[in-house]
Amino acid sequence: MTLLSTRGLSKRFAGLHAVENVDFDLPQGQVRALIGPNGAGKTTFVSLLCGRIAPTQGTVIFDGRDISRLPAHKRINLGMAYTFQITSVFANLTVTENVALAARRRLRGMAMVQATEQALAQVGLEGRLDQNAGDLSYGHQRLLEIAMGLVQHPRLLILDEPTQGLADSEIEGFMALIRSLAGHTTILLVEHNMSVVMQAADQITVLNFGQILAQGSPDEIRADRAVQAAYLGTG
Ligand SMILES: Nc1ncnc2c1ncn2[C@@H]1O[C@H](COP(=O)(O)OP(=O)(O)OP(=O)(O)O)[C@@H](O)[C@H]1O
Repeated sequence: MTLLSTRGLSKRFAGLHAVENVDFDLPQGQVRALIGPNGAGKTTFVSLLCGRIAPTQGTVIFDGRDISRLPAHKRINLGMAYTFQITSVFANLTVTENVALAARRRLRGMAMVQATEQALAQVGLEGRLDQNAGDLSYGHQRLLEIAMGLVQHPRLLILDEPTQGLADSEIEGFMALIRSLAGHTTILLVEHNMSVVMQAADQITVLNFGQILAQGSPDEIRADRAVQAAYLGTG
């Protein structure tokens, strides 16, 4: 079953075609990586999916429903969760309080406490529960944001550069997390770290100048001449 689709999705900023006429389909349960050179339109594309910005043209369909005009918070209620390059944690609240706030969208009482603990353990932050979020490293703030997404048991989790700022050992932990979610949670992963992409993704979509340049398995994308030329600079 297809969980998320776009048809003719486009976003122009003044004269610039940041995303142009993108037809995209993401089956339920898949881990999809979205890659492409700097400025290819990846963040703009996922912002259109989440409702952070409005499209110039085209539609976004989630679970069979046209959500193109739905505000961002209603998309969250339908089961979309996302983290962006700029962290949105509350710096003066503790790690636990940040996740508990996100959990309150759907849970109360002990269920909320347990879900909060579980999400923090999933991302490996169980040792920092009472630390102020603002005192965490950038990488740990990204993991905290992922926990804030996970605690909502999303149907679609969109992660924009989740490994940026993480140490190698933490990237290993992140990959284990993705593996543990694979199958239940559909994941769209915008990522520059190619080794993460190649290991974590079932399928890869390559954007270039706002358009889909290629789509396929990690092996197919690695072997694709157009991708090598545009993205890896080796064509
Ligand atoms: N709010 C905006 N106003 C004007 N131009 C924008 C805006 N947001 C993005 N752009 C432009 O749209 C294009 C696509 O940007 P976008 O951030 O989506 O690319 P990206 O693939 O996510 O890049 P990166 O890998 O560097 O994060 C770029 O040329 C960018 O400068």
